[in-house]
Amino acid sequence: MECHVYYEGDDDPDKCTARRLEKFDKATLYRSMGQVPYGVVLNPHAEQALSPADLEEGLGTLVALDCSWESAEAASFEMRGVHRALPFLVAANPINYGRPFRLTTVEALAGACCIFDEWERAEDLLEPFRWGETFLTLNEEPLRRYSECTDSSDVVAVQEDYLADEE
Ligand SMILES: C[S@@+](CC[C@H](N)C(=O)[O-])C[C@H]1O[C@@H](n2cnc3c(N)ncnc32)[C@H](O)[C@@H]1O
Repeated sequence: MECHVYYEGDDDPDKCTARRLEKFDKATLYRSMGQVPYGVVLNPHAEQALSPADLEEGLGTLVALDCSWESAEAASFEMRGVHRALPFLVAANPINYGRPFRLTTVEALAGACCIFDEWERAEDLLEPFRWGETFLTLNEEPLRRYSECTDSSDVVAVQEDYLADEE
């Protein structure tokens, strides 16, 4: 699974997970939107939830936008591709630990790999982060269930179980 990131560069560079991915040669960063390849764009504002059915359409390529959450508004996601939101998953990073949907770039890419049944790639992406393994442990059951779904509506139905537990 190829991982590409449009890097906005407006977040704390010391805590930026995309920069760390680049440092360990696990993802390619772009400073220009036009250079970002076509793929499945991980966009929290997208109408449709990511499902295994998107693997083919995204041509084996994942794209994320690394920016601060303040600037991650819908208009910032102008990359070419199939835009999808991740279903209910909780963050393991120290800034948003336990918070659903608000994932770091590496958590979003790794979560998508798991949904596409690419578990080893997810482990590989998370390996440089001390809390990386925790992301997979915390989300083990939902990730397995999402990866067994056929399409987006199945994923949304599974997600309902976790949203109901949150209430
Ligand atoms: C807003 S940036 C924050 C990055 C953070 N500065 C870091 O160091 O990782 C996180 C990116 O991960 C992806 N992402 C995070 N949560 C997501 C979700 N629930 N659905 C889809 N994509 C998500 C998006 O591409 C989003 O822009």
